[in-house]
This record gives sequence, structure tokens and C-alpha cells, in this order.
Amino acid sequence: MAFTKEIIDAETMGRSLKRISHEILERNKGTKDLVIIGIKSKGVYIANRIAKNIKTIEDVEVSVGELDITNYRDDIEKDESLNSTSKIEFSVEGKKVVLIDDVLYTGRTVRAALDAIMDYGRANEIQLATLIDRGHRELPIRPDYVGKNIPTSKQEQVIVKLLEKDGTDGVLISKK
Ligand SMILES: O=P(O)(O)OC[C@H]1O[C@H](OP(=O)(O)OP(=O)(O)O)[C@H](O)[C@@H]1O
Ligand SMILES: O=c1cc[nH]c(=O)[nH]1
Repeated sequence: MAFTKEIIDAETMGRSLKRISHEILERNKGTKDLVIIGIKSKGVYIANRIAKNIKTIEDVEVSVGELDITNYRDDIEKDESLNSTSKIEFSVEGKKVVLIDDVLYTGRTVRAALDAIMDYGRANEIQLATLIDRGHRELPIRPDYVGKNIPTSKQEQVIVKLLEKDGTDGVLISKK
């Protein structure tokens, strides 16, 4: 039987995302040339929340893009007939891109996302933010901003719940 427990509540998640927003501003010395790209699907909601926090802190609207990595995954064959649902309505050329996802695990999703972004142009810099880093990387990828490091076993599953999609905020860990 699966055993599930909450490891991050809504309040803590909100605080973590505020801290990450401040860290992004601190590291980039503000919002000049800054753009945010969320990996679909949950990374997009988190990206929008961080952009909202930045608006509150700096009163600047940072552009947010949505990245669909389906066609760049290494476990399925590339299918050009699959329409990408990415929505990036700005140039990444010369920009500082903050790539955002909910969970960082093997790193394969981020590897695919880096490939996908490259197709949009040559960013000056790509940084990575994740709400949860659960370890077990299979590629040399590390986040620049982390909500919380959660040591896990490979048998466990990390489930991020977001208000926009699930009606509630929180992070659960489930053990088979
Ligand atoms: O580092 P990785 O091993 O690639 O794992 C992390 C990815 O796994 C999850 O997505 P999932 O593929 O479960 O799809 P989802 O975004 O629809 O939840 C999560 O949202 C990350 O994108
Ligand atoms: O536990 C995991 C691993 C990858 N992606 C998730 O969302 N959870």
C-alpha cells in the first residue's frame, strides 16, 4: 500500500518561491535582460508565480515563456509531426534565461529543455530554478536556485500540488 505524507505546506511553498524570486533579482542585479521560461506543465505555474513576486518586489513585468519539451526527450523518438505547445513570444537572443521546473530528479527533463531553448536562439546565460531537488542526477546538471532539497530513495515519488492545477499548494512524498 502507498504511504503518502506532506513534506511542504502551502505557506512554506509560498515563502520558498518568494526567497527564490529575491535570489534571482540579487544574482542578476535586477531585471535587465531577464526572462523566465517554465517547463510544462507545472514549471509554468511556478514561473508565473515568480514573475508575480518580481512584479511585487521591483514593479517590473518580466516576460514568461512556456516550454514543451516533448519532442526533445531522450526516451521517445523525435516526431516532427507533433505540434509543439511551447509559447515563447520573445527573443532569448542575448538574454539571461531562468529556466523553471517543479522537481529536479535525473536531470533529463532539463537537458531536453536546454536543447529546446537553443532552438530559439543564443541566450547569454541560462540559469535553473527548481522547487524541489530530490537528487539522483544522471547528468551533470545542477540548479542555481532551490526551494528545498529533499533526500529521497528511488522508490519514492515527489508530488507537487499547485493551486492553479490541483486546487491546493503542497508537496507530498509517496512511498510504494
Ligand atoms: O529530472 P527528471 O528525471 O527529468 O524529472 C523531473 C521531471 O519530472 C516531472 O515531470 P513528468 O515527466 O513527471 O511530467 P509532468 O511535468 O507532466 O508532471 C517534473 O515535473 C519534472 O519536469
Ligand atoms: O518524484 C518525482 C520524479 C520526477 N518528477 C516528479 O514530479 N516527481
